[in-house]
Amino acid sequence: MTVLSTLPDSTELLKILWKEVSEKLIHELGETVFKSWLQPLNVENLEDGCLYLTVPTRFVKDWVLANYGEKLLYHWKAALPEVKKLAIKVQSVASEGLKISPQDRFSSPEETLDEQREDVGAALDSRFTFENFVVGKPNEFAYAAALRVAESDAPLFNPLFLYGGVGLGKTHLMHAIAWHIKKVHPQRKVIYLSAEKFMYQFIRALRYKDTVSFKEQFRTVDVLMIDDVQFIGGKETTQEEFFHTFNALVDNNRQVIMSADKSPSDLEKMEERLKSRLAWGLVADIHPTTYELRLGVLQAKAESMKVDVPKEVMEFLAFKISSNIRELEGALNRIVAHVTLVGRNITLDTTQDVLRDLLRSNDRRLSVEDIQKHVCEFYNVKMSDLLSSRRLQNIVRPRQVAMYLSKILTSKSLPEIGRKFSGRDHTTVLHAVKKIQEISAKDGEFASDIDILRRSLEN
Ligand SMILES: Nc1ncnc2c1ncn2[C@@H]1O[C@H](COP(=O)(O)OP(=O)(O)OP(=O)(O)O)[C@@H](O)[C@H]1O
Repeated sequence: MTVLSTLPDSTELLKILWKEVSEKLIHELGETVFKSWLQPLNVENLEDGCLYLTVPTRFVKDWVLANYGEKLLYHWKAALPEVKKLAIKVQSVASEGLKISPQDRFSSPEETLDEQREDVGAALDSRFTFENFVVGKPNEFAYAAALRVAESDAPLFNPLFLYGGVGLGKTHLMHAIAWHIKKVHPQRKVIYLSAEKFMYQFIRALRYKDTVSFKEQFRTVDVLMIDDVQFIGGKETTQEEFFHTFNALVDNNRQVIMSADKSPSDLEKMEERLKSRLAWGLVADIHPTTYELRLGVLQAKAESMKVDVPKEVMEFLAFKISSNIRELEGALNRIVAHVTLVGRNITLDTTQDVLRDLLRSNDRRLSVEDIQKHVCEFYNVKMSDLLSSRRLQNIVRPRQVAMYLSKILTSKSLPEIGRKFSGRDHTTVLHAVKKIQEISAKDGEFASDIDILRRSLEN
């Protein structure tokens, strides 16, 4: 029996919850993606654990299911645990006037998404596996630690504490551990949930005087994973309960895995004894992304979406969208959606057009130093070499490119630019500008590299 069936006006409640879920989705996917794809959804009703939604067109339905289905289910479950699966149907004009039961309208099994979770935990995103995680310098340590914990039979590092900035893959790694353990040891009880949900369940248990079964649920698991632990900062009673749950599990040799946006010692409004406990096992951080990692993620994602994205577009995106991986994925989704809708190929021009707002927010005022850094990353040369007097061809050319771009993209004069390149004379800069123009006119591939660099730096 669902809770909703006992409420006087469940449609009203679903509407309120949809607002709550929408806010989470906007936060995660950005306003533009939300408006384009998810806002058109209509919440119809909830029956036997299935939440029925309608959309205006088949295209939107397919797109939402393929790209946001799991996220949608995940947040609906967090807002209302009674939701077990979703069903999406195209709202045809004819069906509006007819009295058709939801089951009739949503009969196709491939249109539903089933939950995959333990009783008290949250749903796991099926895309968040180790196989789908792209490893690079910034996350290799956290990845290796997560894999070791997932593969070991007894707790190795307890707890494993993963931390890093927004959208860098903490949740992805936690889900990957859970999937792996569930696959290899299906009998093990693995619970994944956010700290917010832990608190919510704890408060509910207090309210219904049911703390015994709350403790029982959490203290009998083999692996407990709590995401976004920073959330319980300042929530003293929850911290207290969390501390005891944590100790009980560790004392019983059960694995605890946690994530947060900061290291244990930097967590705010957290009891000292809890902070020190959190740092007991292995603390692994995920660093901000590098260009190579961003490019790797884009390639993997495009491949999984089975879309052909030109190399220069990927390189451009990897250069421009440096905030986090969530935004990078969102950008690629937007471009793919756009070109699918208008039926055109993906080009640098369409990319710039479609992502105008996003690109602007990733822009900064451009300095010669920014250009030098970008050029070094692009050609894989060291900054010290770029600024040196070495005359090796593989250093001279990037240096000239950096000078050329500094001239066309900043308002600096030739002597000013020369000074930024270890005090070179303005004639050297002028020579570089002419040289790059000359080579670009003859060599198409070189010209295209310059174009990518220029676009990725431009405001
Ligand atoms: N290394 C990676 N390879 C592939 N995808 C990644 C990688 N890192 C992050 N992602 C993707 O980026 C998105 C955001 O990642 P995730 O939700 O794990 O971030 P988070 O660090 O938990 O962020 P938050 O602090 O906001 O909770 C997800 O879709 C995830 O699959």
